[in-house]
Amino acid sequence: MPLLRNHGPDEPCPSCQTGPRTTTRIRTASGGRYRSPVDLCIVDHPLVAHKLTTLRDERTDSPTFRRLTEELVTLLAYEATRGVRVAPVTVQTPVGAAEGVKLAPPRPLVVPILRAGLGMLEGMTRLMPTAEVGFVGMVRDEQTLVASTYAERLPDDLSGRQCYVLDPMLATGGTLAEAVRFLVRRGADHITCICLLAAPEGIDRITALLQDLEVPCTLVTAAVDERLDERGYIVPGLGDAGDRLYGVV
Ligand SMILES: O=P(O)(O)OC[C@H]1O[C@H](OP(=O)(O)OP(=O)(O)O)[C@H](O)[C@@H]1O
Ligand SMILES: O=c1cc[nH]c(=O)[nH]1
Ligand SMILES: [Mg+2]
Repeated sequence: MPLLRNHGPDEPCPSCQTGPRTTTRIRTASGGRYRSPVDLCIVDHPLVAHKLTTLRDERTDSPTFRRLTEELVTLLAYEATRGVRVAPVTVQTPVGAAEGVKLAPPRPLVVPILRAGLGMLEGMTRLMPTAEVGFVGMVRDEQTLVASTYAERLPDDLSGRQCYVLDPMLATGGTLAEAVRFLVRRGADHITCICLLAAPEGIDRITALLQDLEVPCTLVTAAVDERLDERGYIVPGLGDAGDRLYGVV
């Protein structure tokens, strides 16, 4: 099964304009070029770039970081939900009947990856308040860079559900890959991942996984950075997102 963009495989992405693809060229944050085979949307908007730049700035304090994360996620969510399923309805205005749409059942499921993904939840549900929310707690071992799951609260059956996974950082991709695998095991057949920042290494890992799983999946991000450093941190990145949101543990 091909990897599909939410807005259709033959249409250019209205935000990043990278065109229909399984392989395309995109610009990285520093102006370099990276060849990506993943269904990827880099939201190209001055407000997104502005907020991301302030998030990157090491002088940005925790309260500001939290507020900007929420605002940035709302902007990314606008693109990420372009393919959310709707059903036609008719409503009565004070003047007459109007044809419109409403979100179609079953309700979309938003899944923040604890801890840092929790900082993205409010920004997402502001845009889609009727979504259900499930939780997965994961942490990456900072020595081995292997992710493990320490908590999970999700519906048992995700068949037919559109799932929106929230995690600010896609670094090695170990965490997101594990989360996607988990959702697919529960029956999810359509997954959109929203990340503030992604590294090429993480995108490659998710792409390989998706080709194995054959599940349509879109990755929406504000930027693709250059690389990972020797500790597995995104360069230039923004540091440890969880620590900047909630403090060092
Ligand atoms: O792509 P990866 O190499 O797996 O790294 C990315 C993960 O690392 C961070 O979480 P962390 O493990 O620091 O947990 P936290 O959210 O509790 O800080 C981040 O929020 C991602 O979940
Ligand atoms: O750069 C990174 C990599 C993993 N986790 C983070 O929070 N930041
Ligand atoms: Mg962390």
